[in-house]
Amino acid sequence: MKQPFYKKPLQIKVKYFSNIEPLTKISKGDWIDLRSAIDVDLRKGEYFLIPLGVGMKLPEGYEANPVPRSSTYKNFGIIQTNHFGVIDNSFSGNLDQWHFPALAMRDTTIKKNDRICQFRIQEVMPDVELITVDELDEVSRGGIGSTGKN
Ligand SMILES: O=c1ccn([C@H]2C[C@H](O)[C@@H](COP(=O)(O)OP(=O)(O)OP(=O)(O)O)O2)c(=O)[nH]1
Repeated sequence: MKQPFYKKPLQIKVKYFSNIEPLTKISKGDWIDLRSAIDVDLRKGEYFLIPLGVGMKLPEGYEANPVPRSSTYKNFGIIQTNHFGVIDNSFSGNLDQWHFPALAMRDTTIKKNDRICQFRIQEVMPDVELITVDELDEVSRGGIGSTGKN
C-alpha cells in the first residue's frame, strides 16, 4: 500500500561496507534489490554467506525480510538457505553487515553488484505472552492435508 501523500517516508540509514552500486527501490514494485558485495565462485553443494555490502538502522518497530528474487535460481543456481530472512532491528551495529546464506545447486559465479535478492521492511510482531494450557479448541481440524487437493 502506498503511503498517503501527506505522510513522510520512513527513513532507513544505510551504511555501505564496500563500493557497490547504491540501493534503489525496484522500478515496478515495492521491494529493494540487494547486491553481492564480492565476486564469488561456488562449487555445486557449497554453502557460503555472501556479503551484501550494506548494514542498516531500520525505523523503530520494524524488521527487514530478505528473500531471493524470482530470477535468482535461474541466473545463479543458488538457494537462500533460510528461505525468508529475518533482520532484527537490533542488527544495526557498525559491523553488522547483511549476508545472503547461499547453497549452490551447481557450479556458479556471482559477480560483485549482481542483484541476488530483495528485501522489504515490515512491522515487528506485537508483544505476546506465551501461556501453557492443557487443552486448546475441542474441535480438531483432522491433520495436515485433511482438506484434500482440489
Ligand atoms: O538472511 C539473513 C538473515 C539474518 N541476517 C542477520 C541479521 C539478523 O539479525 C542476524 C541473525 O539472524 P537470525 O536470528 O535469523 O539467525 P540466528 O541463527 O538465530 O542467529 P543469532 O544467534 O545471531 O540470532 O543475522 C542476515 O544478514 N541475513
